[in-house]
Amino acid sequence: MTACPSCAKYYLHKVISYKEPPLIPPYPKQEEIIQELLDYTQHLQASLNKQKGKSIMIHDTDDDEDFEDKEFMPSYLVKEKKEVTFNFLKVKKLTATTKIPERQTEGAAGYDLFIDQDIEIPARDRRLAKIGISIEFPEGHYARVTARSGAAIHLKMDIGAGVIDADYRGEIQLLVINHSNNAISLEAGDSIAQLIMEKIITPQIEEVDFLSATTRGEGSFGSTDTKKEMVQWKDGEEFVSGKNQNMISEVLKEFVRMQVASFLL
Ligand SMILES: O=c1ccn([C@H]2C[C@H](O)[C@@H](COP(=O)(O)OP(=O)(O)OP(=O)(O)O)O2)c(=O)[nH]1
Repeated sequence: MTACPSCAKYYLHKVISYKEPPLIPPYPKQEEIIQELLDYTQHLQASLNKQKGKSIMIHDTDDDEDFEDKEFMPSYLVKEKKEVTFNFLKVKKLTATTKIPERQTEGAAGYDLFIDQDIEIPARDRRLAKIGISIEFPEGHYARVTARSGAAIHLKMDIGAGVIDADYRGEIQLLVINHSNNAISLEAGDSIAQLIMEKIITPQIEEVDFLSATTRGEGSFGSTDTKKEMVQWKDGEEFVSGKNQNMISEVLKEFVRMQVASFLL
């Protein structure tokens, strides 16, 4: 049948019926899947409480008879073998008086540490303060102890050193540096420092003769500053700004590299 352009009614009807979206049938397993997911979440929570830092293997091999997670795992999630590791910061109390580190808010990066002794740091001096705990953290991490900003500004102190190795099992101590002209008295339970965990990689060292060229080159200590007073001085005389110096040294280095390469070839 040919549509008549003058017959608007028929034409409209034709367009509407042509564009009508197809009916999408309701997905029959929707509720089943939601229930499976809820069961699985509960199961993971229970495993988490039970395992305390150990790994749980989640995989789909039928020959693994004693794999207890299999029955709880929603079928469409069991695709490949994978390991789920639950990360814990393990804290061992070394005294009865010490306090476990605490994060004060959900988003806090640091765990506040509590001193486990009364200690006085003389003016312009430093002392090691005990916190009565040793720790073990997840693989691939190390920790830093650093000052809490409130203590740093009000007491005019800082925390020095601060790197805690992953294999260290001794008591963590705080190197408290007193920058003020008065002695600082700290009491057991005071919190002046925090512990922050950081991911780390420790690749093998490869000794090389050349490093890749960069725009920065060897520039440092304000080399990118543009203010006039930041221009470098040598023997009382202005010479070249850090940026120009970098460019010149990079060009020279590249030239030497090319000469060496052409000599070798
Ligand atoms: O502020 C700090 C710094 C370090 N340590 C502990 C943990 C760390 O793993 C260990 C060794 O620290 P680091 O490696 O910085 O010191 P080192 O001088 O190189 O000593 P070592 O030869 O024992 O590694 O001392 C602390 O308790 N507090």
